[in-house]
Amino acid sequence: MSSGELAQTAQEADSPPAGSVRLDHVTHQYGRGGGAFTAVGPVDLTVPAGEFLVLVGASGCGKSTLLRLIAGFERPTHGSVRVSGAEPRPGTAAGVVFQTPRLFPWRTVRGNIDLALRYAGVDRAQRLERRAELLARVGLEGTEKRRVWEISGGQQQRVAIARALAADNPLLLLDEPFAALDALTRERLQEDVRRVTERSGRTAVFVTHSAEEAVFLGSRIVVLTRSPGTVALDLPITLPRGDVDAEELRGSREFAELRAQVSHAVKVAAAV
Ligand SMILES: Nc1ncnc2c1ncn2[C@@H]1O[C@H](COP(=O)(O)OP(=O)(O)OP(=O)(O)O)[C@@H](O)[C@H]1O
Repeated sequence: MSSGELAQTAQEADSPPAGSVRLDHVTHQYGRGGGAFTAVGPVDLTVPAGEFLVLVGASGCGKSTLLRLIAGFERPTHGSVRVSGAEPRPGTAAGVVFQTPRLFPWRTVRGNIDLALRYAGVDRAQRLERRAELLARVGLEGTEKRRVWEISGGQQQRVAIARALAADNPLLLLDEPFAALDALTRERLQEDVRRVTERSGRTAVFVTHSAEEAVFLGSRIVVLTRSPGTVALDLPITLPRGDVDAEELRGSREFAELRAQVSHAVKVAAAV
């Protein structure tokens, strides 16, 4: 093997896996000079590929700012953000799901998904199959021809999730995606997201106010202090994953204990 090949092999061995996230001493300020406001930091965080990280904290502590930094929508004032080993570029670093679905309301479900597939470079011949697969994954079979304004808020959010999955991006970022939904729809979508991310092996970073949602979804929970948000608690969640009975899991003693622990940590962190 030539030295060039050796160097390349070493580089490949060292290169971080697709979907991994690394924040090194990240601080973010909005505004400049005397009017600058520090929203987060300093934060050091490494998210290995395949992990489901949930960020929890009081309103205004900087959760969305952290997510926007990972998505590449913002650049850190200090420190560095890396996604799959590179500086994140907006639109390509991750699939993003926001609190409101942000779909094209005059288009059909099919039109919204196809647009995402086209943007992701999926050629025409493969689009039909990919679209059907994505809609099945989020439980929306048979809705292709309906316009966005004709389907419910929960269904719209499912379309947004399918759209974020369309790019086959190894990283999924979700910013309180179920906050505006009723409790039943919210629980169903939590189950969908848990299943979809697990089956596809994607890394997920999910923002929520809810300790219950965090414990159900996360394989790890990070609680942030009040603004400027820093890591107050970094908690691995050891609840069973894979094919679990969601009702049973939510009703278990271990689940209740973790929810109480996270809830308490959020209150303490907000007061620091
Ligand atoms: N574009 C901006 N310009 C100035 N300040 C901002 C901007 N975006 C957010 N902030 C401020 O930064 C802080 C963190 O905001 P961020 O939205 O990240 O918090 P959050 O934890 O996601 O809040 P919430 O849970 O209420 O959505 C807040 O004090 C907010 O007012």
